[in-house]
Amino acid sequence: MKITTNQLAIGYDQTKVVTNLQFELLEGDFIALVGANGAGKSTLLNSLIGILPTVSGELSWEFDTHQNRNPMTHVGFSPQSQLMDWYTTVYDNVMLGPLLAGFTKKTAQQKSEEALKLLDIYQLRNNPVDHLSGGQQQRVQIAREIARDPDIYLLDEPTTGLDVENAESLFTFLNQKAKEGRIVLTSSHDLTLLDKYSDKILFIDEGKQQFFGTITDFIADSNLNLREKYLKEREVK
Ligand SMILES: Nc1ncnc2c1ncn2[C@@H]1O[C@H](COP(=O)(O)OP(=O)(O)OP(=O)(O)O)[C@@H](O)[C@H]1O
Repeated sequence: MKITTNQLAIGYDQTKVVTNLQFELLEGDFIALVGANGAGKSTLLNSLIGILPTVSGELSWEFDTHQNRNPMTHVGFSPQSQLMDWYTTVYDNVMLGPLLAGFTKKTAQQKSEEALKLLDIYQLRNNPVDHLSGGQQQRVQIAREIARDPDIYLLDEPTTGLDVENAESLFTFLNQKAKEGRIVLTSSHDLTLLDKYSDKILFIDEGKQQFFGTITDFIADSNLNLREKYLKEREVK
C-alpha cells in the first residue's frame, strides 16, 4: 500500500493553494503534516481522500490486491470539524466505523470498546453525542476511525481539545500502528508531540511543499530559513 504524488497541485475552483507536492507515503511511515494557519494542511488531507478534486498533477493510491475490501474501508479519516450522527450515542457513533468497514457485529463491538477505552470515553458511551463538549466529540470521531482498524490514518488536528495525557496516549498508539506497517499522516500544531512520535515531516509553506523527508534530515538541512520558519511555527502553537 502506498500513496504517491507527482507535481500535485491542490486548491479550490482552479485556485491553487499548494503546488509542487512530491511525496510518497509508505507502510511504516508516521508523517507530521506541518505548516502555519492557512498553509493548506486541511486542503491537502481533503484532496488525498478525494473530498476535493485535485487541481493538477498526479495522485495515486496503491492497495494490495489480495485484500478484497473496498479500498476506502482501509482509510481512517478524521476531519477538523466533527462529522457524526448527531441523533445517537457515543457508542453507536463509534460502532459505525467498524460496521461500515465490513466487520461483523461482534468484532465491531470489540474494536469499538477498545477504541473508547483508548480515547478515555468508555464511561460516556451511552451519552448522546450532541450533549458532549467539543473535545469529547473530537475523541468520539477519532475512536470511530481507530475502531475501523485502518491501514492508513489521515488525521486533521486530532489533538485539538485533547488534554496532554489523552494526546500522548493517542500518539503512542499511532506510533505503534506505524511500526506495525500502517501509514499515519497527521496535521497538528503541537510540534513537540510530532517531534516525539513521528519520523517524517511534510512541511508546506508559501503555497509550496518546502520539505519532505525524515526529521533527522530536516534538522540537518542546511536551509536555515526553512528551519527558522518551522521553529517560529512551534512558538505560535
Ligand atoms: N472552501 C474553500 N474555498 C476557497 N478557499 C478555501 C476554502 N477552504 C479553505 N480555503 C483557503 O485555502 C487555504 C488553506 O486553508 P486550509 O484550511 O487548508 O489551511 P490549514 O493549513 O489547514 O490551516 P489551519 O492550520 O488554520 O487549520 C486558506 O487560504 C483558506 O482560506
